[in-house]
Amino acid sequence: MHRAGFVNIFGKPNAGKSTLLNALLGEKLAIVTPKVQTTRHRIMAVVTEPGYQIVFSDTPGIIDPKYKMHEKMMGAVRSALEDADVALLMMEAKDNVEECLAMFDSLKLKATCLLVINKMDVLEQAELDALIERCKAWGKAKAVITISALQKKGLDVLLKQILEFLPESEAFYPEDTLTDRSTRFFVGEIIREKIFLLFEEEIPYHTAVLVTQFEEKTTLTKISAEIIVTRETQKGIILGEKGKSIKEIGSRARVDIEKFLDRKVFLELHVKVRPKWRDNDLYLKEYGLI
Ligand SMILES: Nc1nc2c(ncn2[C@@H]2O[C@H](COP(=O)(O)OP(=O)(O)OP(=O)(O)O)[C@@H](O)[C@H]2O)c(=O)[nH]1
Repeated sequence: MHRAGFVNIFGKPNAGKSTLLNALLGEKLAIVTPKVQTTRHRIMAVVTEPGYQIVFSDTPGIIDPKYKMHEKMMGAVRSALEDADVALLMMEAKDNVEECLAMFDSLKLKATCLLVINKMDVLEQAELDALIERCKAWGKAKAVITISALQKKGLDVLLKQILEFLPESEAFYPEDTLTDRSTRFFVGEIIREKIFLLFEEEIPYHTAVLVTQFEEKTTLTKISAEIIVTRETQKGIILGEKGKSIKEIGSRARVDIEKFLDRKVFLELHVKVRPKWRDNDLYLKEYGLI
C-alpha cells in the first residue's frame, strides 16, 4: 500500500520548524537563524521513500497581525490548517506548556494533530517525562512525540507516527521533487539570512530581498538582488561605513549561494528605500509575500 499526504508544521516562532524540515530533507532548504520570524513564506518540502510521500509545509510562526505583512502570514497559517492531513503542533521543551496548549486550542484544528516537543536536548529526562504527561493529558493530539531537530533525534518515531495517519494515495509529485520553490527564491532567502545574522533587532524586520537578475553564464551565475528597506537611515546601516556592511553581506551570501548552486557566483547587491513596503499590497506581491 502506498501512502501520501500533506503535513503542516505549526508552532511559535523559533520552535524549530525550519530546522526540522531541513533535518527531514537532509538539505538546507529553509533558512535557520536564531532570530524569530525568519520564515515569512510557506515552504514546501517533499520527502519521497519507497511506499510513501510526505509533503511538508513550513508555516510562518504564529504572531500578532501588527502589520499587513503579518496578516498575510496569519493567512498562510490558516490556509495551511485547512489543507493538512496531519498537523504537527510544535513547541519547545522549555516553552510555557499551558500557553502553548492554549495557543493550539485557539487554532481550532480539524486535522489530525501530533504534538511535537522539540529541543528535548535542553531538558533533563525527569522534566521531559512530566512535560509529556501534561501534553498527553491535554488529550487533543493523537500522539506526543519528543524530538531534537538539531541533533536529528526522534525523527524516525515522528515519521512512523505521521505515516500511521497518512491517507492511502499515489504520490503527488515526481520522486525527485524536493520543493516547490525556485532557485531564485532560495538565493533571496540566503541573502536575507545573512542580513538577519549581521544586524540587530529592527533592521531585518524592515527588510525584503528581491532577486532581480539570475543569469547562468558559461563559467558562473550572475545574480543581482535588491535589499529593500523602509528608511534612509536603514539604508545607511545596511551599506555601512564605506560600504563595509553590504560587502560583508555579499561575501557571506556568495559563499552559501555557491555551495547551494554548486558553481561560481557573481553577486551584486543594491539597497533601495521603499517607505511602508510592508503595508503595500503591490510590493508584498512583488516580493512574493502574497
Ligand atoms: N537546542 C536545540 N536547538 C534547536 C533545535 N531545533 C532548532 N533549534 C534552534 O532554534 C532556533 C530556531 O530554529 P528555526 O528552525 O529557525 O525555528 P522556526 O520555528 O523555523 O522559526 P521561525 O522561522 O521564526 O518561525 C535555531 O537557533 C535552531 O538552531 C533542537 O532540537 N535543539
